[in-house]
Amino acid sequence: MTAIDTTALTKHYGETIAVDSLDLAVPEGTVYGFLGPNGSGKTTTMRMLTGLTTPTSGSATVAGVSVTDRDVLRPRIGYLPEEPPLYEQATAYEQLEYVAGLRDLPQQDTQDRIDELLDRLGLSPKDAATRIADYSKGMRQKVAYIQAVLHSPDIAFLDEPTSGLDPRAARTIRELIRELTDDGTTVFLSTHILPVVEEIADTVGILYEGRLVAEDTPDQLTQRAETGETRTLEDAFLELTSTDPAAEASVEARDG
Ligand SMILES: Nc1ncnc2c1ncn2[C@@H]1O[C@H](COP(=O)(O)OP(=O)(O)OP(=O)(O)O)[C@@H](O)[C@H]1O
Repeated sequence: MTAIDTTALTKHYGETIAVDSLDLAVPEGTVYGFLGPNGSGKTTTMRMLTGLTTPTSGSATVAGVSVTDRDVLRPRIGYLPEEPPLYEQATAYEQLEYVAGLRDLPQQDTQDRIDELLDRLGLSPKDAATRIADYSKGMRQKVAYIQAVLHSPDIAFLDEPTSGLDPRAARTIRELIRELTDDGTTVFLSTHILPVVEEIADTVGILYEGRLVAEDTPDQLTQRAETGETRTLEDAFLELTSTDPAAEASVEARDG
């Protein structure tokens, strides 16, 4: 089944076309790496897919639910935004228990899952009993990640999930994302860290000025790169999102 399905999904902010006629079909249980330069429309797309912003035109379903049907959509999805909402005065335990309560999750199972995720991400019981106001950036990011996936959502939208994390925690997040998909969750992942995408994405979509300019497996996209000594996903990304007319002409000539 298709986990995320969009048809001509479009968002205008006044004169700005943030997302332009986007067609996506993301299969269930896969990781979709959503790439694009700054300002290309990634966050706007995620906000439409999570019901936080209303599309100007077009349509989208997530887990079979229209994104305009927010109350039905909310329990089915998890969202880690760029600036996660956390209560500064709460401890990590209090924050996560609060979220679990909002989502009506079974108490003992959820407590076990919170403890396991905190432990795997290197937050000790002492850390978890400390106020979030006293956390480092990486510690906040860890709590925000747990908060987004605690209810094992059908679809997890993750915006820069490894932001601010040390290499060990970043690796754990990559492992946790893969485990999510093993359990059937679909992950829609936006990041500028291309090696993360190369490692864990099944499919990569590249957005440029609100439009999807390429979609393929990371390997296939890398093969399409014409420049660069080693041909990396970064080479492909730079070519596909270039404003250099010569590069554009070369992409057009190649793709016919
Ligand atoms: N609330 C808003 N009001 C007006 N314009 C907006 C708003 N949100 C986004 N935009 C514009 O829409 C375009 C896409 O922005 P968006 O935040 O979706 O990009 P992005 O790909 O997530 O960028 P980044 O990689 O920098 O996070 C930009 O031109 C931005 O200025």
